[in-house]
Amino acid sequence: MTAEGTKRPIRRALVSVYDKTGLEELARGLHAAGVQLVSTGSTAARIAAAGVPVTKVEELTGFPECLDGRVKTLHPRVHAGILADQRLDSHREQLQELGVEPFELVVVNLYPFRETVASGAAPDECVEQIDIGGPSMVRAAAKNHPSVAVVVNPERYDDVLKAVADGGFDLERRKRLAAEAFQHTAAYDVAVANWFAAGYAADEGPWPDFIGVTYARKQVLRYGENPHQPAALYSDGSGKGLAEAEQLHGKEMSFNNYTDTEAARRAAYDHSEPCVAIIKHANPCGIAVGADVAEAHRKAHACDPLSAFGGVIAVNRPVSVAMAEQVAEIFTEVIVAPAYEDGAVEVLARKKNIRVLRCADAPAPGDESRSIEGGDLVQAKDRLQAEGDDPANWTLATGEALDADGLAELAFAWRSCRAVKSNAILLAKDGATVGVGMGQVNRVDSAKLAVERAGAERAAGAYAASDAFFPFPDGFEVLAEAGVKAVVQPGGSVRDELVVEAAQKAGVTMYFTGTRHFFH
Ligand SMILES: NC(=O)c1ncn([C@@H]2O[C@H](COP(=O)(O)O)[C@@H](O)[C@H]2O)c1NC=O
Repeated sequence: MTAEGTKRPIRRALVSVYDKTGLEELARGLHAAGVQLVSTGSTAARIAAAGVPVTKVEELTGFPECLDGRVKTLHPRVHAGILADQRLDSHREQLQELGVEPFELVVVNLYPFRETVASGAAPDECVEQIDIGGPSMVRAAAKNHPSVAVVVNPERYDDVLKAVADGGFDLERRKRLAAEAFQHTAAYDVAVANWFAAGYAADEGPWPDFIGVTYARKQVLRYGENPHQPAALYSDGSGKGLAEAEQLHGKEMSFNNYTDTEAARRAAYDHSEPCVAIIKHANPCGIAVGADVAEAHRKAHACDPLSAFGGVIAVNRPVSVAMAEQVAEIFTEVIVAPAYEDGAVEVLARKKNIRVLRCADAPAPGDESRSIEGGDLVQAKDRLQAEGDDPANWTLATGEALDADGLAELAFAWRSCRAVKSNAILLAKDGATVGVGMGQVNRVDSAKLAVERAGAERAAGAYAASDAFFPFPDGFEVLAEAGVKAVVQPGGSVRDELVVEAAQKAGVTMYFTGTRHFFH
């Protein structure tokens, strides 16, 4: 047998769990297999109540559990029994001299620190839920995996019982259990450290001096952005967001599907009315609002049907059967929505490959980060909630003030423009984008692209938005020549005067928001 295959029979187990799920069955199974059980306070009480013989840890240590449970297992008789390397004669001899018996199995799960914080409990209560003895035992057992198997997850209890009946876990399995155990304590400590740094013991300044993140692999993807790039999806364990979306139909999600779906959800949820956003390569080729999602989809698709081929669609409302019928006619990579009305998934599923995702929650507020080599950039999410995002706070820079309907059109253009990669110029009409100029390295080219995509007829009388100010009049002039009715832009350029003068000359209404929405 190879070293990896060496099994360690389990004769004695230490069990100390906060989450008592499956405990009785585990205890009975271990006892039936001849394993002696040692356990702490209420864990021991539950085991005894199940009719299984158990030694209380205080009988082992000769020291009472004390200080409201702060000290139970923190004792050399416990830790020597976990940490002795059974491969070494010297360790086995020392245990004999000390009269300490080794453990071959340690089953522990920890106090619910995260859940206590999430419940809004007072700081003292949260501090009390920082487990000390549990992580010590888990880390000790995980370190000593050549001799000890450590289990931190009740879902593993069935494996434990099988292993016990089968002569114990082999080394490879004990290593995997140890890896899982260190992940468990690492995530636990990160939660504690974040709570201290971000609030309870925050230093001065708007950002914490420490941000810990832990992710668990959710899925190995076929490949990354390109086929030669291996890739995987990790989730943060919150159970929320796109990473945890439920796939109802279709092929496996790809790396690019995820990034486009993220962009599509970001765009669709920028509007409070029923909204559909169609994304290709992280940019919108159509965003529209409507009386219902089917109407919004028709309008969004009409923006640029050529580009919408193979697009990713996000909806901010449940998908109706009517909308599903429309989508089923068009080659679509992904559709994501908070829900699907009865029959809608079946209609979509007529296309074998379309990926149908349900993601109940809207994109969460809060912070976002982007990794750079050697670090991470962190910022508050751009959420269209600045003062300048409300048309009531806009400044009329020149031209005739728009009536309520016109202002609503311009506000739609402004909100939609945020979803376009900079430099962004967006033309809209009737609550739908009609021409999008995205990702250009100067604003003139973005304006040209938006006008060209709209075509002369749709550009005339359209409402235009620019994600940042016009540094010169030239970009604006492209829009004016196409006959746009009104333009909204942040303003703030040193040459604002020249831009406003050009708008005045062209008879185009111009509003300043005072707020910028770069998106890179
Ligand atoms: N302090 C200690 O010595 C100690 N030893 C084990 N624990 C924890 O006590 C819990 C089990 O306690 P009980 O069996 O009383 O329900 C487990 O979550 C375990 O991680 C401890 N508690 C906290 O630190």
